[in-house]
Formats: sequence, structure tokens, C-alpha cells
Amino acid sequence: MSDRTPLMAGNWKMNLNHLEAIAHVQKLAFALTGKDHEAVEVAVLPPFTDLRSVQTLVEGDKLKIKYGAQDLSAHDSGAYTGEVSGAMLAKLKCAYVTVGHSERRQYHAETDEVCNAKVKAAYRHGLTPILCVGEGLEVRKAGNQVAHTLAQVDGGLKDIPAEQAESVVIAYEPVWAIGTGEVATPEDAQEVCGAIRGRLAELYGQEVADKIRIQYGGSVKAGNVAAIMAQPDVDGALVGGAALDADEFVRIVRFRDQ
Ligand SMILES: O=C(CO)COP(=O)(O)O
Repeated sequence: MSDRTPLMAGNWKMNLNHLEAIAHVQKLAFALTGKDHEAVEVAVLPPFTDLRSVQTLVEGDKLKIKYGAQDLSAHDSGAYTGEVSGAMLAKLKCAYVTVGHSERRQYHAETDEVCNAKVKAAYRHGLTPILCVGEGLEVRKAGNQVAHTLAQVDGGLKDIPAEQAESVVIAYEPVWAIGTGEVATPEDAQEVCGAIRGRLAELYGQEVADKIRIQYGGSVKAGNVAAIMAQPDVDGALVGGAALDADEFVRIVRFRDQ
């Protein structure tokens, strides 16, 4: 059993307005106990428009729930219409920011180079990046999932020094498992997460690699999370749909009770 604290993060995607976000975080906060928070780090990743409201609630009620954003600009400020900078997210006391989610890679043509620039921007502003990697179905069918995912890790972490990388979170999210209900088997998850740990050791040495948390994401539910979390190189989950159901997300946080 590693001494890495599991991170269960809910990626709400484009769901819950700022009023719904307040109600949802209140429900989570009411359900989660001090014992839960000692065992697992819990984070929510709402849409940008919810962040100020979530910050106000978390700070006002001194909640242990962390929060962050689903994306950030590679730029710090300027003529980038519609973008949100890491500086602005830091001002809202965001802890995390996802980078390179497959839906952004797919719909916004985010390359490994763009993801690398965003990882650097996150660190410039004191945000912990959750770097999302993972293969599509064709790559999986061809048996190239490890090589594909490691190339994304290499690209996303290019020129990131060890003192920053040791805090990064890597989220392995096989695209064919996202939103499909077809969760990866624990063995599939461990195969790639273990390979990611090995690459991190090659890049930064084993001591740093052993500090880095690697999440699994893709149709995680309370019923399947425990077997995935039992894998030695899985340190949490990046949860989509199930995170929108407070009771289900709390059951995911309490995976050890299953
Ligand atoms: O994309 C995901 C989290 O970032 C996973 O989404 P689902 O849990 O809905 O499959």
C-alpha cells in the first residue's frame, strides 16, 4: 500500500450552474466526515462560472473540499477572447486545474505541445495540474495503449523540472471508457498506470515517481472503484457522470468501505 493520499476528483464538465453548484457542494460537505477527509482528498472541478460561488462556500464554511478548474489558458493575460488565465484561477484559490482532457483534445485540437504550455502556465500560477492522458478505441484495439499514453506523458511534462513534477497528478482516462459505462478492468488500468509510473521514474527518478498520484478515469462508479483502487499504481479517480450525484460520489470516496 503506497503512502500517497488518494485523490477523488469530480469533473462536472458542462453541468450545474453556480446556484446548483452551491447546493451540490453543500450536500457533499454535509455527507463527508472528518474520517473521509483524513483518508481521501476530495476535489470538485466545476465550470468556470461556478468557481467564485464554490470558493465563497468553501471559505465561508471552512470546508475541506478542494476545488479547481477544467482548463486554463496557456497565456497569462491579453487578447485571448474567451480564455481564462491561471492567474485568475489562482485569485479564486483554485487548487487544481485539469489539462488536456480528451474532450478538449478532441473538440479543441489540444496537442501535447498545447498541453505542455498549459502545464507550465498552471505551475506559473501555483496551480496543480491534473494532466489527462489516455488512448482511443482504435489504439486500444491495436494494443498500442501504453506507447500512446506514455507519449502523451512525455509531451505534457516536457521541460517540467522534478520539483514541479512531484506534485503533478496524472489522470489515465481511456477515451473508450469515458461516458460509455464501459469501465476499464482493474488489470487494464494497472497496466497503463504502472507504465506511467515507470516512465515518471525514468524522467525524474523513483523517489519522485513514487510521490506522483496517478488517477484512473472512465465510467467510475461506486460499484467498480474499489477493484480499480486496489491496483498498486492507481491513486484515485477522475469521475465524470457519477460526480454529479452527491450520494454516488460519496460512495466513491468511501471505496475502502466496500
Ligand atoms: O471524463 C471523465 C472524467 O474527467 C470520465 O467521465 P465519466 O466518469 O462520465 O466516464
